[in-house]
Amino acid sequence: MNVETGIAPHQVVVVAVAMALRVAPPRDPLSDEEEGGAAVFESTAANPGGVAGSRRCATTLHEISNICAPAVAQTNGREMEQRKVGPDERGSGEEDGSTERVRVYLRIRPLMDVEKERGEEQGCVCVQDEETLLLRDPRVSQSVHKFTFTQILGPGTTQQECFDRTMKETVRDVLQGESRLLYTYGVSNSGKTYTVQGTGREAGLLPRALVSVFGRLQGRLYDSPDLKPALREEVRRLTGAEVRAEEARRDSLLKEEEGSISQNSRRRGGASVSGDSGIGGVSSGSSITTELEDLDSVCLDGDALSHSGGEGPAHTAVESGPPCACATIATATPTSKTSPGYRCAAEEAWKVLRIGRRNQSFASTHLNLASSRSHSIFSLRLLHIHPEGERGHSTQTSELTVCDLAGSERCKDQRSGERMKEANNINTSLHTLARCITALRHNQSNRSRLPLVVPFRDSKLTRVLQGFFSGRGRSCMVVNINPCSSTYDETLQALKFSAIATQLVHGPSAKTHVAYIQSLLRSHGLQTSENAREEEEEGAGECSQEEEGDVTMFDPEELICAIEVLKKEVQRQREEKEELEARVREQVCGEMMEVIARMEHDFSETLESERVLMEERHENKINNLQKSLKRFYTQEIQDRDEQIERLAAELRRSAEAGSGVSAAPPDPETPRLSRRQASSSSSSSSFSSSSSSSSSSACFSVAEELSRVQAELDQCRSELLGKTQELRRYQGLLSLPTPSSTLTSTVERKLEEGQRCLRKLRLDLQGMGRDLQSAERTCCHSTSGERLRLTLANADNTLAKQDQALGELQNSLLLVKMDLRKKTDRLAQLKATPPPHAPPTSCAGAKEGPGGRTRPGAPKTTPNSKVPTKRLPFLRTPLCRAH
Ligand SMILES: Nc1ncnc2c1ncn2[C@@H]1O[C@H](COP(=O)(O)OP(=O)(O)OP(=O)(O)O)[C@@H](O)[C@H]1O
Repeated sequence: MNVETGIAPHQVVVVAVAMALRVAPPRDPLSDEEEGGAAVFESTAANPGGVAGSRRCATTLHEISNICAPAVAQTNGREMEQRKVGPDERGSGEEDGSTERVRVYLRIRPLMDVEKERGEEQGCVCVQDEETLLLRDPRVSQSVHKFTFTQILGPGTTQQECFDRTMKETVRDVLQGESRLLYTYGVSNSGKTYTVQGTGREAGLLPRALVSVFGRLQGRLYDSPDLKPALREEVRRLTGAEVRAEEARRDSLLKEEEGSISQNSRRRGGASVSGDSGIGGVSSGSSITTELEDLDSVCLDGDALSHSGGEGPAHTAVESGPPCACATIATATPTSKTSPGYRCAAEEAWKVLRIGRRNQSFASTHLNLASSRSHSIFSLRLLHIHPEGERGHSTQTSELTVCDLAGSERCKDQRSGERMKEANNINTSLHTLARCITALRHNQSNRSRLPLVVPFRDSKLTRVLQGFFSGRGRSCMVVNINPCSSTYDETLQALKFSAIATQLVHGPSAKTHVAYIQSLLRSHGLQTSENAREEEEEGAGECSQEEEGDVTMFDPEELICAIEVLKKEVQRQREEKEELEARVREQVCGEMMEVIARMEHDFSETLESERVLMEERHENKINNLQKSLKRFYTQEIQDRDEQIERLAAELRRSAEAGSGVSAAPPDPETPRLSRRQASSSSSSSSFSSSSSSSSSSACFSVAEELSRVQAELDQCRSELLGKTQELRRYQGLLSLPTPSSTLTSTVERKLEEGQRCLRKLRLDLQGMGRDLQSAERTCCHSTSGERLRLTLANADNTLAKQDQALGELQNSLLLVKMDLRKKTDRLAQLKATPPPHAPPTSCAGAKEGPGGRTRPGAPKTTPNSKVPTKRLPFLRTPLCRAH
């Protein structure tokens, strides 16, 4: 107790929380940074009773944190249990905005032998008294957190004690028409499932609650299948046909469910079954009955409400209170008002419980060998039927929901991917629950501020439980922890969450927000009525927090004013939001433009560097290509020069050889040339793919042209040879004295023909020279063309020389002819004067030379033998070309 202020330290802490809430936006409720966390880490040792402290103090000094409800909520569970209020009283409390806090129990499970052996017992968890727990950090012994609960159930608490302290009152409320939720929360392996469901004869809260409910209802169950809930609070009576249809539908559903579950059981080898929960049964009626009887006997030990006694408080309450009867909505089997009806309804509920348990998914994790991998929710609804005329409402439903939440755990500790995914889902839904509770607490503690949206719709779990947090019923929480030092961090987080839950009060979340309206009116300079002011003052005097009132405390004018103000407020906020949106859009656009400009700049830089790189690459490629082309053409030119030289040499040789030209001797360079030609042909094939294929083909055409010219030259040479031989023959013939003038004229004719042929040959050679010149132009290589021209000039010279020789021959022939004429004249004179010995006139004389000797190799001719008229190929070729 802080003597100076007269306020308990925990009260001061809660005030600090409220202040923090005013300035801080809602944050992760499980993180150290959230509002509760800021309060939790107040160092009360350094400044007991101080309003604010710093984290620095908390780390340097002994860290003792307090979490407790403020003074108004000091009624703990026990006080509430002692203060047994009737339904009327409780109802009115809710109506006028109940201030009763949510009950939060803490259950600590005992350490197991294996955990003790592992050295988990390090005194982390220390129960100070029945309501206060100290949690010490095993790593930093000075760090201590203090939490206060409605009641702490220590490790030695039995299941029956647990039921008595937590569930008994809840069951009573449900039987009296209230809706109640009990849920467990905690780290994995902290004993949540054990608390809710129990094991074997150590039955948990849920089975005990069922036994208690049906025990109290014994003898008061109605035959119900002809009643069906239409809306939440309305029930409709079914016709006979509808009842039969309902029964048929239920039977088929039961069979389907039974089939699917037995299939699942077979598939999983009889292990736990997961799947959709629903109605249906898998166990025989006898086994259900046996279990129920077992449980009844268990409950009998400590529960005076068991059905067998029949004298329990429930029975009394029913008799003394308004006559009511209850039936479970799940009940389909026609029941009577006696024991069979109870048995059927209980069996049905028990069956559903068993199915739910089978459908719950369990798996082995690093923390727990049989860890729940899904939340499990069991709901029991009771329809209360009041005889008509006794009350305003003839029917009323109440609901008991017990929720065994899956344990929070660190995802990264999971070894398998599947477990990690499950842990992630579990944590997400638990986180949503925590966010909802934080938002609810914020709305309750800041009634004059705009309420936060409670994110019930963010998770299926919170959607199902939403009603209990928004005024349809009440919730109660059991926090389970284990005292293991290894799970200290997770335990601390769970306790922090429970600390937030302890500050919740029951009541509808969506109210008229009177305090908010008042603050609005005040802020707009409008006076509230005397009534409202008085109530406000009273409320402020009664409790430190602003309490929710009723709109009836305002005058109608005030309400109209408030509506106007609210309209303006809505308009203002809308404008504010639009402004904000425009600003955000502008900012986003600006940022986007910046990003785009940066990207553009980067792209252009990249483009430029790419361009430079490409240029360099292509320049290199062009250089390489140029070098290769240069090499290739140099080689080509060399080869051509060699070829021309060789041709020139051949021509020279043929010119030197004159008429006796023979086949050119093998050129010593020929092998090298053929080698080169071969390589060039192979290289040309490889080169053909390159861009210089046209040049290569031009070179080849020149080479072909050259070889053609060479062939023609060879032909000319051979024709010249033939001609020379022919001329020689003619010379031989001419040297012989031809007695007849016919012979002379024949020779003359032949000579003329020879001259004509020579002229044609000359023309032909000139044409060939022109061809060579055109080939040279095609080749575009002046050096080799010059040489070719020289060669042709040489060839021309040779031909001119041959021409000259022919001219000389012609002269000689003229002389011969004159000589022959003289001889002919002489012969005629001799004929006229016959000699004593006539000279032989046979043709044999033609074979003899001028000295009368026969010329070797001279053809045997008769004086009358004709010169063959057949044209030689030498003469034909030029003519053909001329055509
Ligand atoms: N009060 C207790 N007394 C004795 N044993 C307990 C108690 N609470 C829990 N246990 C044992 O501790 C083990 C873990 O309990 P349980 O499976 O209920 O944890 P859980 O919180 O439901 O875990 P999870 O969230 O992983 O499902 C079980 O073997 C259970 O029998």
